[in-house]
Amino acid sequence: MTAQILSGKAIAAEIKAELKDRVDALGGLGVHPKMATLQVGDDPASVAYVNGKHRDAEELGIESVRVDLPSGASTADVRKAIEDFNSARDITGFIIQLPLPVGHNEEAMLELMDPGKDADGLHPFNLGKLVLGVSGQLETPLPATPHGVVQMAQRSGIELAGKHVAVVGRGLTVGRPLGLLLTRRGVDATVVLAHSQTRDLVATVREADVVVAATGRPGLVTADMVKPGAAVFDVGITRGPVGPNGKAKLVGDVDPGVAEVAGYLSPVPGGVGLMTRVMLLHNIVTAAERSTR
Ligand SMILES: Nc1nc2c(c(=O)[nH]1)N[C@@H](CN(C=O)c1ccc(C(=O)N[C@@H](CCC(=O)O)C(=O)O)cc1)CN2
Repeated sequence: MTAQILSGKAIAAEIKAELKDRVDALGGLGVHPKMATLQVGDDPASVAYVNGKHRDAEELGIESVRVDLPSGASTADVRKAIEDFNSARDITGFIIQLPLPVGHNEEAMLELMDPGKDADGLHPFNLGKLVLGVSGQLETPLPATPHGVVQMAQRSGIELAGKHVAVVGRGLTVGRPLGLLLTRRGVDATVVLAHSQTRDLVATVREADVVVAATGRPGLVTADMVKPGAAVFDVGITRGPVGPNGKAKLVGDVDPGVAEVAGYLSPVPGGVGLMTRVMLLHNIVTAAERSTR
């Protein structure tokens, strides 16, 4: 079997077209969504991701601003940038690009955000709503990567209801919220949230109909761990050294050999990363629409 490769680019383009119509409709009402980003330090991966977020916003006609602080920025500097975004009347929603440099308390910084402007759904209030919202009726922003995975599966005709999903990785931006999202009413998957202390990871993953790998450990998921025909979503991205073309090679958590066994494969690059960016814009547009009600 050779897996069908899922294109994050194509699915994100489909969602962008829907969002563009919504942005145009808001424009007709005199409402113009605006996104802001806060990045601290110059981690090359974060620079690439934040640049991509602003490129996508521009493509949709969404205005965006960025505050980039040096890696030596103090907690007071970060706090000031967050408070400025909170009080700026023209900013619809913003994100704090993670990870923050060592020494910064990410949770404390996320908590400083106005939850109504939290475009990543990572403020404790919004994560709490995700925990409460089993029925999915609560209108709060969803973390972009988990939402991107679910959208990618649904738009590719991959059934999740009643399926066994192994999520490998228990981080804040992917694993933990994805487990909650997948078990919501209407999505209805059965989830195992595996992590570095899981005893028999091979057997756990091999039982799954759907595998989501989000650990940042290159090649962790190998062909022998995957049930033939399973859908595999590679979310971990590790940057290798910069090559002669001036670009870093990106490597996922999933070994290339998995493509010979899986039914579907979302690759790195070109998969869930692009969905993450578009689902962030979905949150910005939705927040702007909410302001019109
Ligand atoms: N505030 C947040 N920080 C982080 C999040 C998040 O959702 N919110 N998630 C990750 C990184 N991430 C989002 O910021 C992200 C990851 C990947 C991509 C992406 O475009 N990937 C491309 C490759 C781009 C490149 O590196 O050249 C792909 O996979 O094809 C965008 C955003 C951690 N931080």
